[in-house]
Amino acid sequence: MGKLLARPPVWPALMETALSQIQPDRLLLRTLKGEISPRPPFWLMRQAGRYLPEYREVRAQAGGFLDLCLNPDLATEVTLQPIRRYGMDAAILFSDILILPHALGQKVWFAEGEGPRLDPIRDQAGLDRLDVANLTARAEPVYEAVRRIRAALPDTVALIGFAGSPWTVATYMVEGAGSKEFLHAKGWAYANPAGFQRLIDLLVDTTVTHLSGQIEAGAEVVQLFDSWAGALAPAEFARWSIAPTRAIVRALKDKHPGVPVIGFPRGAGINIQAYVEQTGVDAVSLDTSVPLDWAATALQSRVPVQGNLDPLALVAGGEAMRRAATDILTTLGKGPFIFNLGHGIVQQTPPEHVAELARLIHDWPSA
Ligand SMILES: Cc1c2[nH]c(c1CCC(=O)O)Cc1[nH]c(c(CCC(=O)O)c1C)Cc1[nH]c(c(CCC(=O)O)c1C)Cc1[nH]c(c(C)c1CCC(=O)O)C2
Repeated sequence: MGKLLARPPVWPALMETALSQIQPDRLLLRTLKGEISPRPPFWLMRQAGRYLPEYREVRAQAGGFLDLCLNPDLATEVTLQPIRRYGMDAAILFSDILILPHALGQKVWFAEGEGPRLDPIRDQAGLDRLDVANLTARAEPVYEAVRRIRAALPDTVALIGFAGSPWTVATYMVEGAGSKEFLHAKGWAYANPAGFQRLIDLLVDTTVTHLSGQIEAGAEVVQLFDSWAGALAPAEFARWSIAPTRAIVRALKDKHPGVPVIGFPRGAGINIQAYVEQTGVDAVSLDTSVPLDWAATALQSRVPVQGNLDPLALVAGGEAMRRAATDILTTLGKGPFIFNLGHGIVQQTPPEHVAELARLIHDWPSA
């Protein structure tokens, strides 16, 4: 107190804001600072979605999937649905990684039952047609949803914003759809790396803008989804996954120093170690294939880890799910740890299995 009083009069007010931003009652934020808690915080990737009947009801009212993402009222409602049912420690903004290309003026649509479609961009002329200047205006409904979600959430629940990482978003922008081979994206990256670099650089800058918009609206943590990191050979992983992620983390740390970034380089194998060492992410999300003992020694000694229950174990439920979840909690729970899945919830997941998983974690370690 004595020290506070000795400062110029503007300081106590600033200090108060800084202290109130720490939100010590939010378990997820404490874990991201390195704290080890008796029971870890948990949330589930794709925790809002088609496995929930109440989501399907809202989805039917919304028109298209993008209309749902860009409707602040409905996006708020579906974000809160899993929190009401299961009491997760974090809500993740209901949106999509393809909102960014949409907000850049690329044509994006979701063909029913077929997944995302985009009008593909495969050269400099395509890049020149993107409309970077109007990004935040087009994405404004997303930031409005973040404000409403934060206002509606209980104090103990943290709010996570997100974006795709540049490589993963680029695969959709260049292929024009989901892909297994990445013929056009990899073709461009190998044949004309300097040209492809311009797309990646544009995505680094606009991802920082989009995540900053979410943070300024009330997101307290952000996650970068690099869903297709595992498709890259090591040299390309360094150039198209690690380097852009490092640039995004640096820029976010400049603008919003207290906001943790979780990286999710799905399928990266042992390259995940270089990712943790070189990108500056505050925590790393593990896909289902990462061995728990290895993660504890190679990764968790450096940063908090998140993951990595097989989403299909959650579909199966019963003893298989309990055993897999218990192994994860036992091994990774000794360090700073966020319980999650190794990838998104699948549509066929019975909601009561999620309820059982939530009980197991809430009761941990006494379960
Ligand atoms: C690659 C990717 C996308 N989107 C996303 C990724 C990265 C994570 C991953 O690898 O899964 C990220 C994403 N997509 C969605 C969220 C919402 C937040 C959450 O609850 O986790 C998040 C974090 C909602 C969504 N995004 C999508 C849905 C289903 C749309 C519907 O309701 O019909 C949801 C709930 C659509 C989507 N969006 C995308 C695809 C490939 C699809 C089609 C897949 C499908 O049809 O299930 C792109």
